[in-house]
Amino acid sequence: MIRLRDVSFRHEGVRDDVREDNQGGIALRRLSFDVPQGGFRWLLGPSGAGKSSLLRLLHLAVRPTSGRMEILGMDMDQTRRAALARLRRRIGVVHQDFRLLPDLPVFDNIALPLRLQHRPEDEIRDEVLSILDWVGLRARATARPPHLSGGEQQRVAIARAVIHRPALVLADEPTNALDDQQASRLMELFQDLAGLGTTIVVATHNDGLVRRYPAHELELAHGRLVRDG
Ligand SMILES: Nc1ncnc2c1ncn2[C@@H]1O[C@H](COP(=O)(O)OP(=O)(O)OP(=O)(O)O)[C@@H](O)[C@H]1O
Repeated sequence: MIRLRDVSFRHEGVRDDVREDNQGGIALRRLSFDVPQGGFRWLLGPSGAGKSSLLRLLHLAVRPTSGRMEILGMDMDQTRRAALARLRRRIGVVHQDFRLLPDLPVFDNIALPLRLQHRPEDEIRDEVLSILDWVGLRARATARPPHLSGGEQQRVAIARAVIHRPALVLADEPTNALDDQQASRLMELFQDLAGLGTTIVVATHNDGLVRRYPAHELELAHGRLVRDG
């Protein structure tokens, strides 16, 4: 499902001599790990350890500088641009900063992945209304994201990430704007999805949540994998 072998990633255009951390722009160093289909992984590590960089790689937003990476059975070395775009549609992402479309109502933000799949509108309506109920935002369906609280925006981002039942879900700090009860419900959703075969990687600083929901951990420090277990 996910397979990395000696994968390194260097941010482009970063000169060694202007780096404060002396890492020469290298965000990830020789990572090797596997995540099976339906596997759940916590992605841990201090700020700057490389968690967001790794999620961007797994989301195929950037390519490894070196090493081999296989996502959803596709080898990144051999996958062409058009196939990459199709592959990305099978991945759901919750960005740290949500990245909702500010001019579209909540309903249409969440419907986006289904519209990209050209699903019939009546089916889209049912699916979106049902997930709006689940995230407790049906009453906000016509609101635009800038008028929502941070927690509401995060719940919209979560709904959009999972509505099309992606094969892989990547979430960057998906609970930072949620209260404890909402975070627990999200964890239950992730557990259900993993049970249905979705692979899930969640970057977090929420130690309490990790303790409450113990699972396999990938821990990064200075761009290296220091724990896989
Ligand atoms: N676009 C970029 N250009 C250059 N360097 C970057 C860029 N994004 C991140 N970095 C650097 O890459 C390293 C890893 O950053 P990354 O954002 O992946 O860490 P993180 O573990 O997600 O941190 P946080 O928990 O604060 O979000 C850091 O040294 C960071 O400064």
